[in-house]
Amino acid sequence: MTKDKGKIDKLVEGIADGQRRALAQAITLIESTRSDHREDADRLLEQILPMSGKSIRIGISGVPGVGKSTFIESFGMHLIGKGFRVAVLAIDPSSQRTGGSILGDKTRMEILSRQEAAFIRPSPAGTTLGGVARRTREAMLLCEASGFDVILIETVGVGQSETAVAEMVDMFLLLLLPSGGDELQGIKKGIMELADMVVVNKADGDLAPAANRAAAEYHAALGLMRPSSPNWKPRVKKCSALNNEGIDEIWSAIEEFRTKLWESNEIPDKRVKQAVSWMWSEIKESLLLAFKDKPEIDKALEKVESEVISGKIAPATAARKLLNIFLKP
Ligand SMILES: Nc1nc2c(ncn2[C@@H]2O[C@H](COP(=O)(O)OP(=O)(O)OP(=O)(O)O)[C@@H](O)[C@H]2O)c(=O)[nH]1
Repeated sequence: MTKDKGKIDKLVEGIADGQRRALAQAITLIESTRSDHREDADRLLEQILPMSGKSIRIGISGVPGVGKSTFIESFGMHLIGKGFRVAVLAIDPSSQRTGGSILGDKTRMEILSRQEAAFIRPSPAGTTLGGVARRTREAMLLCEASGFDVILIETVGVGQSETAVAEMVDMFLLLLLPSGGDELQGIKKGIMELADMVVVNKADGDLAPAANRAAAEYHAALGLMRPSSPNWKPRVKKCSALNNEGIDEIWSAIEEFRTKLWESNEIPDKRVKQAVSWMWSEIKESLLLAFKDKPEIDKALEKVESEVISGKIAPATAARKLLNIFLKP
């Protein structure tokens, strides 16, 4: 039984009413690792779930310096101009190490962050990518319940966070620099395969010819890949986030994507599959936490690990040994 029924009901009311303070408080609650908070968070999520799901969920990735914040600011302002409410969330598992986060820097998206119709939330800190991703997923549901029409989930273009983002959004956008060839080789094929749209940013001034060449190369590269959807071939677009050029075309393509994939039932199907897979990630994450938290494991871990390091026992044997300790009532 939760201790704070009244408080949760108030938060739900505030969220339904579109109050950003209630939304921010709710996100802080779901980010908490305290077990009594978790109970409250679960209750809150249960109540807001029927109000969620109405937004378009877009993942945005790209290497540092590609212009993610400039793009999100320009794109977000464009959407607000069209009457939409825009929420920006982030997944940055490195925020733990650097002590900051990709959205923690106040100078990023300065104009967007001042808009009543925008909500920007930095990446939660977390020990694992799974933990960070879970809290971002839940924050996304809260933003939807609060009436945001477009949810942008930003991630740095390195490591495995793209996969985590792709697993929680309807559409994945990859921002690239106006340099083909070498860079194309440097981008992991797997990441290109996740993209529903590739956007070559900085297509302006001296960089415009290079952007054209890069766009043609990416177009050719995507043509060689098998599209993951029968109803959508990944597109290549160019833009200048700095000069607000090409942004409307990108939004039109996103709208086309949304219409096609809703009509063909692909987005609803994808969300159902994602929900089941979130459940499994949650199980894995929680089991691992419970495992590491168990005092008996804590006691045995160092010894068993050193036995693996010295080659005294096989890793699988060590794992079984520890699991037996964990499972012992
Ligand atoms: N010429 C040009 N420069 C741009 C454009 N978009 C961003 N930039 C510049 O590229 C640099 C990086 O932009 P950011 O938006 O900070 O890039 P980011 O990918 O968010 O980088 P991090 O904040 O480090 O993750 C800045 O100096 C921007 O002014 C563009 O469309 N054209």
